[in-house]
Amino acid sequence: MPKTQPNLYAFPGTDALAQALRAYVIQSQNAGIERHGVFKVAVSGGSLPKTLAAALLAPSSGPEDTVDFTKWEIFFADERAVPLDHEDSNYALVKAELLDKLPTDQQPAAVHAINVEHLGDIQELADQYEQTLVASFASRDSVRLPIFDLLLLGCGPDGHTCSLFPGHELLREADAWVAPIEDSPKPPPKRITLTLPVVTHAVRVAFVATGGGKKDIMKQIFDAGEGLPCALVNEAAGDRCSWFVDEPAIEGVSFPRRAYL
Ligand SMILES: O=C1O[C@H](COP(=O)(O)O)[C@@H](O)[C@H](O)[C@H]1O
Repeated sequence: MPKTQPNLYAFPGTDALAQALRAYVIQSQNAGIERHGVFKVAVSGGSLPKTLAAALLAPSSGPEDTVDFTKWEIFFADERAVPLDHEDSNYALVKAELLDKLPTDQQPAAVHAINVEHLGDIQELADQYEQTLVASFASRDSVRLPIFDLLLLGCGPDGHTCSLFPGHELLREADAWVAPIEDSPKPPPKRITLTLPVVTHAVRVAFVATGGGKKDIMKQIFDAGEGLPCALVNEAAGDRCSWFVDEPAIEGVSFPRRAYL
């Protein structure tokens, strides 16, 4: 069977991007709720939470356009080994940008932060987070890999995603669902991350990349691209993977864009 290609959706600016991202997330949410009564979604840090908040906190235009956070089970695609109120914490960022702005009757069913008791031992931190996934997705004996309804990812200027960095041995991790990294080239060095098999096994994977600072790496990912973590996700997830980008981020990229309908 021929391999499918990722969907590349480009928008003139972040307002139009956020509008389309909202529709896509709501569609993923509704499919998840229909399948198993909840929406299991993993989010990233970096620039993503701001755009995500712009998408999700916008007023609803009708019943079809409803974000039901009470059915959301939120995980972190990667997390830095820092306290939950630290400026480097992905949890703190998502909380400040999105969760703190939700009305009391729209609090998520669950928000799975790391267990900070294990900050001093990142293997244990990763193992404990994996146990959180096991508890939510059923035991490791019964499922080979957890299947998220949606992963919301960023793309670093070096082509990293989650805390999976170019050329790092973690890209070859085939067994763990969650892995520690203690030599992240981007500070802080100690982190945990979902592994590549878990990322590419999701029902849907969405990347959000904005701004001219991303255009060189986007050319490498889409036009040259083998080996970079984001390109590996594209390759394995094919058309289950969608990119929401603004025009400056893909200036000079020749990979065909799709219209978001
Ligand atoms: O370190 C990280 O960086 C990536 C990309 O961040 P961005 O600011 O370039 O969008 C992010 O997706 C990841 O969660 C974070 O830990």
